Amino acid sequence: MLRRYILNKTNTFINYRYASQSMLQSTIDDKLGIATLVMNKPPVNSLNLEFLEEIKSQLTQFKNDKIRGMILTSDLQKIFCAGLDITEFSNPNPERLSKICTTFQDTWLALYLTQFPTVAVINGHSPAGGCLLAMSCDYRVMVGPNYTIGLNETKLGIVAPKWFQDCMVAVIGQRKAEVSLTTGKMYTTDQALQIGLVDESVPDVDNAINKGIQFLNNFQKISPWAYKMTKDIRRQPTVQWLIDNKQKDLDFVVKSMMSPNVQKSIGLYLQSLKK
Ligand SMILES: CCCCCCCCCCC/C=C/C(=O)SCCNC(=O)CCNC(=O)[C@H](O)C(C)(C)COP(=O)(O)OP(=O)(O)OC[C@H]1O[C@@H](n2cnc3c(N)ncnc32)[C@H](O)[C@@H]1OP(=O)(O)O
Repeated sequence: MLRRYILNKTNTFINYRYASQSMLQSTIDDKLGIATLVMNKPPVNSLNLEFLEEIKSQLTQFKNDKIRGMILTSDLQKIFCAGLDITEFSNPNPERLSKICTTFQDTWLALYLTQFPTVAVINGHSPAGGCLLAMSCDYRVMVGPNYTIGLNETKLGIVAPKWFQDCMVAVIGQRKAEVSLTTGKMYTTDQALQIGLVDESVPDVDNAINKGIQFLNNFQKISPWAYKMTKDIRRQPTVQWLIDNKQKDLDFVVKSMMSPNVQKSIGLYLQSLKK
């Protein structure tokens, strides 16, 4: 549905290709140089290893395509992205868990530091890893009023890695992030706008895409080099810890995920989701 809307809107796409298995659809508007990356992994766009690898490789492709901006959104009704695939947490295979963790670290770094401006059009719920994807973009437009967004990890009995937390601090500030993270709070669209977790709230997805394009149009007269240097300087403090501590982060995730207490919490959370 969303795909059709975007195509109808511009009619100028030179490139409309499906990534493997169609979990991701990418389009590039030739005239504007704007790419749209649409997540389409029913039922909830949960991030497993294969999906993360696709996102990472599409970001590399966009870099090679030298696009001028990107919109990240979802083709699913009511869900932007439900975060990491929780079934991967339950009795995990340590090798696969390590691979997912490393791929997620790299995907985040690639998204957070893109050389082009990015907008998340949040057209559905966006907990945990979904919220992280949105926060990593340069600008967030959220459809309201009925969706929710936030880092809810404590509600699952797990700990958001330091780089998730630092990313939130960079968006909403230390105090609000601390309360938000420790309570695992999910914010409605209006609340998210109020605390600065999103930049705009709009009633429907058409408006959201328009707002996203408007934001990206700001960069038509900005040198890509000046944009990228400025972004790197701003974002370097947030990424440096992970760049220097990838192994430490991985060890922490694997160790905590394998602990009996965490496994028990995850089992209970999964059961509550099924209900
Ligand atoms: C992955 C390995 C580890 C790598 C290490 C990386 C670093 C560690 C990171 C630790 C931090 C964790 C980050 C996370 O992202 S944890 C994920 C947190 N996500 C959630 O809590 C979302 C839970 N889901 C919901 O709240 C709702 O489902 C949602 C609001 C998204 C949608 O509600 P709706 O009512 O529309 O749909 P259902 O609830 O009925 O769900 C439909 C089916 O989808 C299943 N589901 C939902 N979310 C997930 C998910 N995140 N992973 C897997 N499966 C999910 C749900 O169970 C339903 O399944 P069934 O139809 O089979 O019942």
